Amino acid sequence: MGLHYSHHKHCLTHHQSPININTRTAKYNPSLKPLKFSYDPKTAKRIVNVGHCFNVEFEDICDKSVLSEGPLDGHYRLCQFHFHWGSSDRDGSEHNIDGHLYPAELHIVHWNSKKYTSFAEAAKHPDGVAVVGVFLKLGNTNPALQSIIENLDKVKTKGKACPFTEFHLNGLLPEDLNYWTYMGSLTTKPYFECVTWIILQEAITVSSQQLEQFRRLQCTSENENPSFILENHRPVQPLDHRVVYSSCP
Ligand SMILES: NS(=O)(=O)c1ccc(C(=O)NCc2c(F)c(F)c(F)c(F)c2F)cc1
Ligand SMILES: [Zn+2]
Repeated sequence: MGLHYSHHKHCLTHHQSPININTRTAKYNPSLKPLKFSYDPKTAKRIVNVGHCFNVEFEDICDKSVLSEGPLDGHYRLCQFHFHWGSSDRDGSEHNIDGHLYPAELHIVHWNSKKYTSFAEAAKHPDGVAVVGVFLKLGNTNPALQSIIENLDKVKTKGKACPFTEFHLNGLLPEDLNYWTYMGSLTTKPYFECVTWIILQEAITVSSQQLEQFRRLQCTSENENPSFILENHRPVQPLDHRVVYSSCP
C-alpha cells in the first residue's frame, strides 16, 4: 500500500541535504561563534572503501579530536571524513553556492558525545551529528590530499581497508573559517535528519589528476567484475522554510 497522501501537505516538511546556498538570502547571525577545531593527529586510524566512497576513520572512543563552538552546544567528537566527487571536473560537490558546483566536497563528520554514546545513537537525533563541508576547487596539487591519495591503491575494492595513522586534518582546512550553517540530513541512505551542517565559505584546492585518482576507486568487491565510483554526489534538495545562517555579514 503506497504512502497515504495527507491533505495537510505542510505536515510532511523535510529537512534534507544537500541544498543550494543562496548567499544573498543567507542571514548574518552575530551570535554565531568562531569554529574551534581540536584535532589530535594520533587519532587517525584507517582508510576504508565503503562502496560509494572511502572514509578516513578516526578513533572515537574518547574526546581526543573534537569540534566545538560555532553554532554548536558542547563538543562533537570527530569520527571520519570522506569526499564527494563527480564524473568530470564540472560537477561533484553536494552543496551548491548560488547555483555554482565545485568539482568535489570534503565532509568532516562529528557526533554529539556530550549527549549520546555512539554515532549510531546520535544519528537518530536532530542535534546528534555535525558535518563540516569544505569545497574543493580546481588548482594546484593539494599536498595534504596526496598522503591520502597514495594509499587509495590499497583500498581499490569495496570493503578493503588499510592503516592510516598520524594525519594532520588541519591541513585540509582553509585559512578563512567563516561558514554558513543550517539544519539538514545525511546525504546518503538512510538520510537521517540529524545534521547541523557547517559549510566553510573558502574552498581548498585539488588538481584534476588528484580527482582522477578518486574515480579509480571501485564500488565492486575484489571478486566481482569491476565498476568504478565515477560520482557520488546527491542532487540538491528543497530548502522549504529553512533559513541558512552566515557567521559573517
Ligand atoms: N555525506 S554525509 O551526510 O556527511 C554522511 C555522513 C555519515 C554517514 C554514515 O555514517 N552512514 C552510515 C551510518 C548511518 F547512516 C547511520 F544512520 C548509522 F546509525 C550508522 F551507524 C552509520 F554508520 C552517511 C552520510
Ligand atoms: Zn558526505
